[in-house]
Amino acid sequence: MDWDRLQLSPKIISALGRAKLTSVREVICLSGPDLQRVTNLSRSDIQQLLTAAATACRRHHPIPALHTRDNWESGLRVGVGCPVLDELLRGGLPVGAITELSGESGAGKTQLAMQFCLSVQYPTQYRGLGSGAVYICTEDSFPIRRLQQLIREQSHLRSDVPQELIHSLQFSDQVYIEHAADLDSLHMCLSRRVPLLLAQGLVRLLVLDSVAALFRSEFKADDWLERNKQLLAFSSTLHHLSQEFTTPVLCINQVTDVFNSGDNSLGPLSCPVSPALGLAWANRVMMRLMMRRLQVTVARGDQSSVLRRLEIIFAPHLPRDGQDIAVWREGVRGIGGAPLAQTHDLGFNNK
Ligand SMILES: Nc1ncnc2c1ncn2[C@@H]1O[C@H](COP(=O)(O)OP(=O)(O)OP(=O)(O)O)[C@@H](O)[C@H]1O
Repeated sequence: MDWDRLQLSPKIISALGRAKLTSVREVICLSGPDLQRVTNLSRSDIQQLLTAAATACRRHHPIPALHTRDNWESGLRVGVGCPVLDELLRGGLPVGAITELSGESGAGKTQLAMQFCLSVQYPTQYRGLGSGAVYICTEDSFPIRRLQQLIREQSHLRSDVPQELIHSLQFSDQVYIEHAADLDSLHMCLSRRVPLLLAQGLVRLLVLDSVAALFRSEFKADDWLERNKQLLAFSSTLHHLSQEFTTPVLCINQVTDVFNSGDNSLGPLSCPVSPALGLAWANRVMMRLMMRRLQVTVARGDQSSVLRRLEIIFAPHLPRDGQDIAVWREGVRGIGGAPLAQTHDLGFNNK
């Protein structure tokens, strides 16, 4: 390999020679710490080397995410149904793109996902898309009773929508629930049933809860290559669906512990967890959101909720930002306006 073509410093080139690394392929197959060990280069030199190697592998110039589709710029979004959170997300979930929502167990991911399944049913002037949602469960059964409660409480959540409109919508008839316990059934669902629902205009939102479960359970640690191949094929299917049918795709993800939280650019700042499935998956996601529980409980009337934080980790159209939220009977809301009574969280879940 002619390392000069990569515009590397002489120090890096001679370190590569000493380490007997002769191709870009060999370089990108090694992790940062392994490269550091075999070359004795500093962390910033390794970063420079990896960036140059990745650039050399790229066949086409990258297309800025904001230019990928006209419909992205059309501004169509599915709102949360809470003005504070809609402002944070500049309208909500964008169509034609994959949004990931990750967080530890009990963070409230399913609550927010179900709320989107109801919001999408409103007409566009109320930040919906006038259609239903398909919700694919890969682990737990769908919390149907909680969905029914959210439906009953819609008029409390959506004070911006005329009551007659809320009562005229048949919310539960427009949420299609699928269960996929393994990758084969997920593939069948995404290649047959979901396109049919989308093509018939019955749904305009796809939720997958959760994406990590199948890829974590079906592959062992040394099957990483096969796992990444399947992950890329699966994410391409999601992209294709989201773009062909101008549909937002919301993927719920789990988290893994981070040992070096100083280098957690793909997760929340100073947080010991990071979304699961690594870079191969992160690169397929347009917008990454994260939810986490804080050690405080807030009260409102006869209800209390553990305080949470919803953070934007990355998105091409949004700054890195966050908002404190709570889960109430009517759904997930941002904490804004009137102050709420606060107590320290004793670790109980608030139903
Ligand atoms: N009826 C309700 N009223 C108020 N809060 C509720 C209600 N039902 C659930 N919650 C809150 O939502 C939390 C569960 O949230 P959710 O099921 O969305 O978690 P999750 O992030 O999806 O977790 P997992 O990854 O384990 O599925 C409960 O701990 C509780 O705090």
